[in-house]
Amino acid sequence: MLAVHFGAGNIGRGFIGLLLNQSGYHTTFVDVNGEIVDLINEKQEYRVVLADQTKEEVSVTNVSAINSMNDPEKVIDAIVKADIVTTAVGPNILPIIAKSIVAGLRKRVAENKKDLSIIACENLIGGSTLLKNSVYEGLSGEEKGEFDQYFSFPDAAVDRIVPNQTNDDKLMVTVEPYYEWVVDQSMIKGEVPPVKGVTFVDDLTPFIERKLFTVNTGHAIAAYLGYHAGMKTIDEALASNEIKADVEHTLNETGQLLVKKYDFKMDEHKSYINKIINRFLNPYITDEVTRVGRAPLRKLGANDRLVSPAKQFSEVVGGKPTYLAKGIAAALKYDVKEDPEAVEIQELIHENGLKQAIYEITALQEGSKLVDLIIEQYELLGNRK
Ligand SMILES: NC(=O)c1ccc[n+]([C@@H]2O[C@H](COP(=O)([O-])OP(=O)(O)OC[C@H]3O[C@@H](n4cnc5c(N)ncnc54)[C@H](O)[C@@H]3O)[C@@H](O)[C@H]2O)c1
Ligand SMILES: O=P(O)(O)OC[C@@H](O)[C@@H](O)[C@H](O)[C@H](O)CO
Repeated sequence: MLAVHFGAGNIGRGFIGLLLNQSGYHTTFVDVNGEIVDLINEKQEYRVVLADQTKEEVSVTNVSAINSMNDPEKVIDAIVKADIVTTAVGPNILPIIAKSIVAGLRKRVAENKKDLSIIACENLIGGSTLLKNSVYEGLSGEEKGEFDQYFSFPDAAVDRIVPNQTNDDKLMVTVEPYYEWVVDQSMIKGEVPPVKGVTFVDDLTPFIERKLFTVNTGHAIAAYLGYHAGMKTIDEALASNEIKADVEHTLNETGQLLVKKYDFKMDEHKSYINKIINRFLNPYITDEVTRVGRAPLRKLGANDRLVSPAKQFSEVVGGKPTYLAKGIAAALKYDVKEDPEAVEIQELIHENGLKQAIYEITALQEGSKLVDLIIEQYELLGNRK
């Protein structure tokens, strides 16, 4: 079996590539990082090491890689032959890789007409659907019909903390032991791809919202408040009682929302929150606040981990989502020079004023009480230490 996986980065090698290998696939990674592509082809294997006291090491074999900048035709041919296509490139890159996916799928329709699932393993709601929309953009009506017949884009939720890697061995990835990969089975045409470790469900929404609004909301709060307090890593941020309490209060807000919306049991959800905070505290992982806080424009988007639960909190639970608003305010103050999205946010605030910038970034409407709450929290936060 052949898997084509876009993005040989942290989660690509450390999670998706590992499970694909353990399920019996040969994985062809597609990436634009020439050094990583060459190393994968040279070594044909890499190590995944668990970040716990065991430091257990697993070897991922049966791998190759294509540099999509140099060999776009090879990518197309790999898609024609693939039994599954997965991605972990970052949400903003999905429209870019859609171009080679569409070329590969067109050739597949012409040559073998075999069913195929294409699964985006990114941190966003409806990631595969977003990829599908990009793929379908340039198709004729007839092509859309053919693609609908053979190709599925099931949405997915993926959870495993894989920090930036600093190993001498450039292919080795250190990962936390915990993982969860949930795929919406109801969106799959034909056979469900046999990937060990994947949970197939009929409705992904509760799973992706629970993950994004707990793991990623909590992570974002720790990163933005940690950065604001002059800290470099997530464990350093959580060593501050004040920031830890802010994370807990925020997850209590998203928890109230999730419990009410999806009928989760409160005590089970509280255990889920505790498990996640313990994952953030894993002493075997050093995770930089600039990795976790990266791309703040995306993270402040209307459907992402901060603004979406804050809006829904007011509508579903009632009352003020004060701690989510504090996190949003801290994200608006995130001014890392090396992060183009952070720079853009600071420019928007500088040029248009805070209120207009919030409307533009979050798509919140004029008159929204949440905007007033964010501004209040922004003033309270003051200057960065
Ligand atoms: N790291 C985590 O803890 C984690 C966990 C769950 C989900 N995710 C999600 O997985 C995705 C990837 O995150 P990551 O941490 O692995 O990032 P990463 O930067 O380590 O990996 C991204 C990879 O994509 C490659 N890439 C960039 N442009 C490309 C293109 N046009 N074609 C092919 N490859 C391209 C990069 O070179 C890089 O190797 C993100 O959506 C992230 O939210 C990450
Ligand atoms: O990948 P991002 O930028 O959406 O979010 C940063 C982290 O919160 C994220 O990568 C987590 O480590 C991951 O989602 C854990 O499953």
